[in-house]
Amino acid sequence: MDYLAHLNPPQREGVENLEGPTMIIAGAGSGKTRVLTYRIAHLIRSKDVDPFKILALTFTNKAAKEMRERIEKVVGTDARNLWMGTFHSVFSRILRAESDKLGYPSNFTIYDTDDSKSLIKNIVREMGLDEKLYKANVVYNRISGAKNNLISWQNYISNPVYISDDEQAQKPKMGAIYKEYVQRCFRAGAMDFDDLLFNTNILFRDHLDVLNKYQQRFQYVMIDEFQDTNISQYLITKRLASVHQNICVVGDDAQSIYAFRGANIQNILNFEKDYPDLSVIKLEQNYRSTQNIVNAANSVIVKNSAQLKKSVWTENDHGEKVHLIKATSDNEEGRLVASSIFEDRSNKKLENKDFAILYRTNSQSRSMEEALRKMNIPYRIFGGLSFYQRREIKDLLAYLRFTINQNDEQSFRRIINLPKRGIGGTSVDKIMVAAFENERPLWDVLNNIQNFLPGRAANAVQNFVTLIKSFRIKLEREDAFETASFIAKQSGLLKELYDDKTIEGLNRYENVQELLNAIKEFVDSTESEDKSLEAFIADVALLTDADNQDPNDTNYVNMMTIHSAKGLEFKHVYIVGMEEDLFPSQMMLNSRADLEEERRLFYVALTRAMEKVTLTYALSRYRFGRLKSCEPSRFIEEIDPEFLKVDRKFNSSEPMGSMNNGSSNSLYARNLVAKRKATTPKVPPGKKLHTPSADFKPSDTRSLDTGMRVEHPKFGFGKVVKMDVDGANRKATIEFELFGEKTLLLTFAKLRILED
Ligand SMILES: Nc1ncnc2c1ncn2[C@@H]1O[C@H](COP(=O)(O)OP(=O)(O)OP(=O)(O)O)[C@@H](O)[C@H]1O
Ligand SMILES: [Mg+2]
Repeated sequence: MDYLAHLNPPQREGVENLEGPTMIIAGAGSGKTRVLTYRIAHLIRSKDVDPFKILALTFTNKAAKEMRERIEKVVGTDARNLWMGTFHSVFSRILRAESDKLGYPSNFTIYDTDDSKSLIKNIVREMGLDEKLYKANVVYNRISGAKNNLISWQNYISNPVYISDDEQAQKPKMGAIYKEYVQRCFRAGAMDFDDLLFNTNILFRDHLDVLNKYQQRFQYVMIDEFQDTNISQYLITKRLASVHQNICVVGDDAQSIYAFRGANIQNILNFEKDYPDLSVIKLEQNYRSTQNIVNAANSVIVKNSAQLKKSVWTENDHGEKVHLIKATSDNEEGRLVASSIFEDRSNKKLENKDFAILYRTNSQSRSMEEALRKMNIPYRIFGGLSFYQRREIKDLLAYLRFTINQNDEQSFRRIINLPKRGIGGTSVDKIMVAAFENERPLWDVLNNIQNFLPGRAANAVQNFVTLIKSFRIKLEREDAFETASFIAKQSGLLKELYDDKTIEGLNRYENVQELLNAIKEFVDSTESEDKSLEAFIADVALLTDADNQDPNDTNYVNMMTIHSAKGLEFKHVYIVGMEEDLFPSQMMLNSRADLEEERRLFYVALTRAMEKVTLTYALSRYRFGRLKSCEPSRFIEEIDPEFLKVDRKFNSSEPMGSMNNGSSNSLYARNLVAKRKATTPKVPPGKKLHTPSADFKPSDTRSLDTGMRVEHPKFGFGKVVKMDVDGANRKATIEFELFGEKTLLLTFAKLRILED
């Protein structure tokens, strides 16, 4: 393959200019990753460089895998010897080889976040500290922040600049916990994720012979997504490249989205200082997206004041404008996205994998997942768990299940000591043995626990039994939502998550709220006749069962947070939940700098698309169990209206969608402002929405045909004048007495067929 022919002149310079430091800071989709890929191929094929001497660092494992596959296409299996991967994977490999220098065994364990947090929990308890004050999550994040800024526990204790005075006063033992944590990990022969970088820095700082060996080995160093490296990562690569100086970094300051984790735009600026004879290459042509998408993204990012100057343009077609879909609720938003995917898939001959649904927070996946399932569209959640697989969701569901069935052993095991009640594994084992040996149901044993467990443990179980009984009383008297909310609160689950103010903690809290929202919607929905918790759980059981997807099937709709979409591209991209407080996220907005980071995130989302972007928002959304009206995100308004259009086909089934006029942009803008003031739909002058008849109940529309008379809950009475099948969608054109002719999708329209 003649790879050089597939490059424009500045890209080619990036590939061929191999010696000395190079920096490519360029816009999205301009081929930065392609340059790195071909540069490596060029080194191996044309310059005969041993792949073993090339170090390439990517942001995700997926990116490394893709890059390796592409290089393999050019150079063959030699590509396997490259040192390529994420910072964590590459340096853990080096640490294993050099572990004795740091006093670690070469088979050291890597603690994942959960391991680290439970160790911290134990330490806090053993030190006799207040577990509520020193929450594991918070302590973990402080320690992680310190390590990523290369602050050792010794420095932290002698000069705790890293935390605020307030926090220092409130939590004076933070440094002591840090110390104990580091020492315990060390004794256990374990490193956490941050240690992999921290210890590599120590290794290279204190063992010059080792540093020298790797400096000699890595003749060429490359970093993708350079804008998101932190100080610890930067210093490692700086040390490694200091002999050969063949370092090439590529990135885009406009896509820096990890400031909250310590990524530092300063690295880009430092780079120029650290390497005075730096070649800087500019790439401006975007090859990924249509003109409309590139222009829309540019019109957004110019609003940021903190950015390096660059322009991005493309020779690609104009393509479609950015579509905007309004929904009345989050569930409808899910349905509209699913039907739009369904239709584009057949009309444009696309495959599932050509679509991506991107959202700001994980909890938003729920309504999308449900809609996709209902339409039988396979999907996969990338870089995260499907909503119903998430730990906190399973925890609450286990409580709900156990309240319904007190002999459900799995649920029992999950919740008996959650939150902590001092009932350990031995007690649980004894309970299970007692039930088994006496052939008695679990609940029976629990109710006579004093016969099976000694005093203190028996008391704790007794309290648990009383708690569950109080849940049972609710269950018998109240609907699913009241019962579930009561359980979430009284069990202590909600409070534990609420008290945890870290980002993951907030996410988990939002997820639990989202489950309660789903239950509320279930209760409010006219479709569910039985509104009990039992009925809801029966529904959910079916949903989670559908989760068993075929792992060999790679053709699915991609769902992920915008953060995990970095560097990827898809033909069609849906950015959902475009509402104030959700995106930009209310949780993250403390300053202008935060708003700019949210805007960069929006820029990343827009620039993932090759052919079509669809933005969606809902006018109302259940949040914290209450139906809340939402305002469209300010980011929608920031797109130059020239590149935006309201999607008339997939829009709210709400009749008077005042934004249904896609042709006039100023009208669109005015409507958007009006929408911010009043979220109730506007009705044209002189007309009034129909009030459905008292006995209104939607009919099965499969038998609907021309000539039939129908009642619509909002448009009132009318007559079917035409039936239409478009792809898998059945549509009916109806002449309404008051509102004139309307074409309705029968999947959504609620129609009552009137008998003659
Ligand atoms: N010279 C070129 N000719 C044709 N296609 C190209 C060229 N350069 C890049 N592309 C294609 O354009 C798309 C974007 O390239 P790439 O992913 O390398 O961009 P990027 O700058 O790394 O983007 P991001 O900022 O999102 O990481 C890819 O599909 C790539 O194959
Ligand atoms: Mg890239």
